[in-house]
Amino acid sequence: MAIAPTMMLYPNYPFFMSAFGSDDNDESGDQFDFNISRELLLNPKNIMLGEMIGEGSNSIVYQGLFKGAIAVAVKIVQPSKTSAVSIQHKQQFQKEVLLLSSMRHLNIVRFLGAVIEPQLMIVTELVEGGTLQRFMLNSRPSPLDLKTSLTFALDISRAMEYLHSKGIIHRDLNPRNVLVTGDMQRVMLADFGLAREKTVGGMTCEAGTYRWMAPEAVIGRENCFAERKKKKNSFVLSIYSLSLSRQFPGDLPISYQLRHVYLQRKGAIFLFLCFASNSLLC
Ligand SMILES: Nc1ncnc2c1ncn2[C@@H]1O[C@H](COP(=O)(O)OP(=O)(O)OP(=O)(O)O)[C@@H](O)[C@H]1O
Repeated sequence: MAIAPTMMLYPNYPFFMSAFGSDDNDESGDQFDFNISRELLLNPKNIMLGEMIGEGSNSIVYQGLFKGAIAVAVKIVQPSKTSAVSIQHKQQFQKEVLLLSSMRHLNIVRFLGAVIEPQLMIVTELVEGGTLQRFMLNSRPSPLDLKTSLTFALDISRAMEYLHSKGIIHRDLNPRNVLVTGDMQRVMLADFGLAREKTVGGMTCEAGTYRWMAPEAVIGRENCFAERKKKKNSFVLSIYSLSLSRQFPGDLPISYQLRHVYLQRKGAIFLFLCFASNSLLC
């Protein structure tokens, strides 16, 4: 893994040009006072960045080293200069930091700290096996073996149960947000950018990744369902993918998608997992 101190990355990582100062034209003008405890903040000088390993809708994720010793993943919110990030994304960043820092679980990616200047960074332990989506694609044309599928399904359900016990809703459970450990024995839930703490009667229907959302969420009916139902739906669809190593056919109308799930199920494993998800998450 090629790693260099952050200050040395320039010019290979152009976003650091603006991060460390020369471009003054990208100020968003949005004022936001971060309310993140100092204990959660890291000194960016202790973070060395390496290769890019992932990209989200408004962030880039790099592998890196913390204090020259700990392998980490560093998610940098875009645009790369904190002052250029919109208030909405600053709020989302803060929420993700606060939620991640409150969690400790074997099946949830471990938070190490955050940086708010000169860039917004979230530093977590590096999960070396990549996403579950990539893992399933690599196993094609065969589906994952039964033991692996069940192990991963249980890992996901344990993580969801833990979140539920803390009153947290992930809202974007899908195989791109599930990471496989380097030894391929375990999976961990990541990406809490859309996660929320449950509030009485409070929820929004629109969040999530389309392909994995509950049908009601896609259709967008008001007051239609609890977040728990969405969570269960995403869980069942993730398990569907796990058992068939196949992505859910998201470009079809919802009714066809649901029929597809039930018609294509792989016998006992899918039924068992639906049952398991039902009893774990209902
Ligand atoms: N701790 C980690 N270890 C290894 N890879 C990671 C880690 N965290 C994130 N990644 C990689 O980076 C990608 C993007 O991360 P993440 O989903 O957190 O970003 P995001 O901007 O919130 O994405 P989205 O727009 O999908 O919500 C992941 O799919 C994964 O490939």
